[in-house]
Amino acid sequence: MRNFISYEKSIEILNNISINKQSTEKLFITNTIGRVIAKDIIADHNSPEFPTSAMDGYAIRYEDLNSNLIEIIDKNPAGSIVEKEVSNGVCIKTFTGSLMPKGSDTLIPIENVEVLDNKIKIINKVPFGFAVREIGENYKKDEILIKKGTIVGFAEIGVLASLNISQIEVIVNPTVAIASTGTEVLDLGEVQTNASQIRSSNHLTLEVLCKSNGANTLQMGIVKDDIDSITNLLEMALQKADIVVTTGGVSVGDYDFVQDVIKDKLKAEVLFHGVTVKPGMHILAALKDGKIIIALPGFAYSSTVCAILYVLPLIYKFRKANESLPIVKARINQNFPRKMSKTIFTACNVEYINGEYTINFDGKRQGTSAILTNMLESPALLIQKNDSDDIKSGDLVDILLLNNLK
Ligand SMILES: Nc1nc2c(c(=O)[nH]1)N[C@H]1C(S)=C(S)[C@@H](COP(=O)(O)OP(=O)(O)OC[C@H]3O[C@@H](n4cnc5c(N)ncnc54)[C@H](O)[C@@H]3O)O[C@H]1N2
Ligand code: MOO
Repeated sequence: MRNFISYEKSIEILNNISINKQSTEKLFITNTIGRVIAKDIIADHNSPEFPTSAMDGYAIRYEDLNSNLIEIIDKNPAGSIVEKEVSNGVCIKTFTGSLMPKGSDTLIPIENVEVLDNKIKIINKVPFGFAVREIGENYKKDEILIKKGTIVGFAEIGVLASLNISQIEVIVNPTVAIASTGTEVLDLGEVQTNASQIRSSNHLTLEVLCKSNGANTLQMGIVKDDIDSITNLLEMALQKADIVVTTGGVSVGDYDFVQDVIKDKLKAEVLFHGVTVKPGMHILAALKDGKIIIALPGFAYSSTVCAILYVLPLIYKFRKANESLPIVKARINQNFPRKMSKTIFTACNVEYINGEYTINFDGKRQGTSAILTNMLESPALLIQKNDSDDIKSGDLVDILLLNNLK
């Protein structure tokens, strides 16, 4: 008889696994998108390093603002340095991005002057220091601009480029090996030879889910319900991956061999087998030589939901970037009684309307945990805890946003 534990307990057990491995690698900055920065990025200079013009115009001394005419003594295009200085009664034509010439403190835009031969007449005044970007406006020398643990996005790439940093050290993502078991499941393109065969979706769904949420993936494909084949596949996967995820073969059928292989052949340390969660009650988690095995049920909806609930947090744990599942509050539009004493994850549609998330079940199909199509369009999972009350229309409920998972 298996000992079913609560969803909370199962998550706590996985949270308590200690992960020693954390290596880093150096990559060209644009190849680090989505990766976790391993060291603080500190500015080695001020930006800008000198007062710089923010508009096209004339660099003047503010005290000349009321002068009748100011003589233009030079031109100062961006990228060059002017030798002449601005003093009373004279100005230098200066462009966006040019350094402010010595002696000047204010930029009077082209639109604010009339040009008369080689002189300007100010027709619209500006305040002191107008359109001058001060030293360190963007960042100051020695400032920590990007903290260790940050996930690299487009803004980080831009800031790194402006610091002239071409390569950075990032955390090596964990490797997740994925395999689907089942004599009845066929890979893409495999010829169907009898009516009971179905296409495997799990191994591919899980591959992209893990890949797009911070893991390197190792696709092990499909293995038939055969003890030796499953043993060989798991042994191979354990050599190469940090986390091994399988689907199918963990419940009570005569051909559910994954559990036997993990327990009897690999002699892995079983952390739990059976959780009071819907879907996914037969999930098995085990440790073998420091590697983590997560064996998920075969049903497509079950394996996908459980990969989200169990495998993604493990990936986050390896990356150490404070990532977590996107759980938010939402308003529900119908009564929703709790059907069983389990933590239940039900697919729903989510919209963001007038400042709050709202969920409904329009078009969602009722049936078994085989229904993956309920996760199409703009899906979320309604979360009902095993001791929660029946939900009433208009209640604020917890949901897991699936579209945020990529
Ligand atoms: N007598 C009982 N029968 C079942 C129980 C139970 O407690 N007592 N639990 C049910 C629940 S709940 C689940 S979930 C499934 C889990 O079974 P397994 O993990 O052993 O999975 P399989 O039997 O191998 O497959 C279940 C189902 O999913 C289909 N499948 C399998 N692999 C794939 C794949 N790669 N892609 C798409 N679909 C797949 C498979 O054909 C089966 O229909 O057990 C229930 N039974
Ligand atoms: O526990 Mo199973 O995954 O519901 O269908």
